[in-house]
Amino acid sequence: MKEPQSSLFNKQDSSNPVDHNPAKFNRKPITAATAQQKVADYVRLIDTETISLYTAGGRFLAEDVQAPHPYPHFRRSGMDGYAVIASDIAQASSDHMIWLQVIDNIPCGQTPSVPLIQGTAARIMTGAMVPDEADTVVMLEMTESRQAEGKEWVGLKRSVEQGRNITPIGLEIQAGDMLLTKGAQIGAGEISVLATFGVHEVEVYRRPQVAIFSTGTELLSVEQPIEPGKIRNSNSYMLAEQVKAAGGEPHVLGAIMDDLELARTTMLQALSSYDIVISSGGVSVGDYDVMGDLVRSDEVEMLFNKISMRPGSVTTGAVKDGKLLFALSGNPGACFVGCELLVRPTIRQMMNSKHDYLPEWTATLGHDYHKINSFTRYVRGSIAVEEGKIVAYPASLDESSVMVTIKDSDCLIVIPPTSEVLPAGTTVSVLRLSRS
Ligand SMILES: Nc1nc2c(c(=O)[nH]1)N[C@H]1C(S)=C(S)[C@@H](COP(=O)(O)OP(=O)(O)OC[C@H]3O[C@@H](n4cnc5c(N)ncnc54)[C@H](O)[C@@H]3O)O[C@H]1N2
Ligand code: MOO
Repeated sequence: MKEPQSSLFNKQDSSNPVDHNPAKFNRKPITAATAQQKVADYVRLIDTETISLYTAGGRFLAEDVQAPHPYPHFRRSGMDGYAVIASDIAQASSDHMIWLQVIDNIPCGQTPSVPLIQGTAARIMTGAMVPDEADTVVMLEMTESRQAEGKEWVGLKRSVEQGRNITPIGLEIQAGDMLLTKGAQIGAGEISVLATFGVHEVEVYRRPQVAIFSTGTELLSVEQPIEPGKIRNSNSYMLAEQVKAAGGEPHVLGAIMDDLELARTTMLQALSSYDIVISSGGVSVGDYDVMGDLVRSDEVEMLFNKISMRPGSVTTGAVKDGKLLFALSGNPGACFVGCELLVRPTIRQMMNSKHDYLPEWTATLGHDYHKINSFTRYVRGSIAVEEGKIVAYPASLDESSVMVTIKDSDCLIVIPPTSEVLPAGTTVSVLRLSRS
């Protein structure tokens, strides 16, 4: 093992790890909501960049977009048929067919070439511009056509209500309407709006660059074969996926040994190079829990190192030079929850998202929940809709150390502190995970 190079903590290194500092045992828990607020107080909007519309999916808008013109911006035919003057065909019936002379042919993309007058019609296609004089479009299926005296005629056996099959100017959007506001996440619908109004370059918030490292001498890389007492570093990759889903760009720095100096260098380098830093592991009270020690040093300003929640009671937040560090638990369940409750909102707040926290639903507990605790539990679970009610089922295995049921969960069921079994049928809050 490496000799200590830091005098941060007396006798605090891997070779002589026992730390008798009582500070690590005297942690003051705060609620998850308070921790979220403490973090939010440090969030600053990230800078912006201009990108092509083609690559804007998933990004967050950094500009308000107003309509420069109405939409549609011309009177548009909703059917393939004939543009007519409704009063011309008011008397049409199966006994009294009315014939109009076809004087124009208007495909999509072209403007009418002659004005319609009483007794005439223009053949027109769906999406084409309706002549100013026409007030109705009759579907092709309702018409007959014939040629006579070298002219083309259209016959109708029925009258059609005035205005039918014409989309008026501005039906969807009026000029000057606010279409999208800063912080809107760009999906297919937003891209359609932007494309419609010719916004081919979009100003968006830069994706926060998020460094991820894991601490643990027991950690193997995913490529390595298992060894007695060692496990593969799954948290770094799980966190990278969570960061991506939140809208950030993950940078997996890998795993480091439980060595204070190494953790310190890694943390400081990451804080200087990235927008947010996440670590996993080493935040409890164990002999090798180096991250817990580091955040109590004067290297960073600690915001909290205990949250009254499970899993993730040891979740720690700190700040250095305005940058946030999240030292999450090594236990996969706790690591996952810490990221969803604290890191995800931070990434989204930096991009001005109005949907920063996990959406909350009210549900019915699907079966009894037996674990009692003085802390609020965020129990991974799955949602079902039964007889029109949302029912949330806690996962069969939900310990902090359990990894496998994270993949089966689409919500976190919020179980308030309780000293009794919570029976099935209890109304609970659930936080929806983004996969749901
Ligand atoms: N005496 C006490 N012991 C513990 C306490 C306590 O209050 N007093 N708290 C327990 C709770 S609650 C949790 S949660 C864990 C938190 O431990 P750490 O965050 O310090 O994490 P580690 O000890 O480093 O690791 C815990 C567990 O997770 C595995 N691990 C670590 N990193 C990874 C990774 N990258 N990928 C997959 N798995 C990982 C590690 O091997 C351990 O099994 O502490 C309790 N103990
Ligand atoms: O921090 Mo631990 O995950 O509360 O169980």
